[in-house]
Amino acid sequence: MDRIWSRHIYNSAAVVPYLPTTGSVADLGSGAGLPGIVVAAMLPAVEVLLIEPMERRCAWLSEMREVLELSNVEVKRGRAEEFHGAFEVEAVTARAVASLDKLARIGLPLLGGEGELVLLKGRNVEREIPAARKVLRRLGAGEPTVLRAPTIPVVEDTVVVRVPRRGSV
Ligand SMILES: C[S@@+](CC[C@H](N)C(=O)[O-])C[C@H]1O[C@@H](n2cnc3c(N)ncnc32)[C@H](O)[C@@H]1O
Repeated sequence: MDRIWSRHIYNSAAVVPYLPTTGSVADLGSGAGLPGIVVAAMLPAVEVLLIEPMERRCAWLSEMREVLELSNVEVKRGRAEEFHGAFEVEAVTARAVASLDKLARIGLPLLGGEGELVLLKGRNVEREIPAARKVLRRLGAGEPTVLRAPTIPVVEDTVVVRVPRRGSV
């Protein structure tokens, strides 16, 4: 149980300070609900769209929505790219889903103009930046910022990468 809290739940909570407190957020590849369910519980005024292609995982996410009484959660079954053009959100989160260049390709088109990707990544994310930069330039996005994000004092920091939808001209 301790590891579930420190490795997964507190780790997921590290994105919350970088998210809007109203509007909507899409969590790509939510899986068991990380970080999406944690975000929804911590930001009750934000509509959280959990995007997940696998049926069994979507059933779990819908069950968690009911059990935890998270009326601000909507489960969307499908791959992120299937929702391009269907809606726009203020921020996109993802954890353990894909490399930075792929996350940029599938996540940026879901953002409105001032939105940003707020990604939980591993310590080696700097290595993914050169490949991602080409995609970011092509899509008109801004420079990625890599942050060491604290969670709570006894739990190790984690890495959050922020990418603004629009680059400066
Ligand atoms: C390794 S799991 C991580 C789950 C969760 N985010 C976590 O941190 O525990 C990756 C998830 O991404 C989903 N996935 C893979 N490609 C995707 C895509 N193109 N769009 C949305 N979800 C995707 C998979 O179905 C899987 O549930």
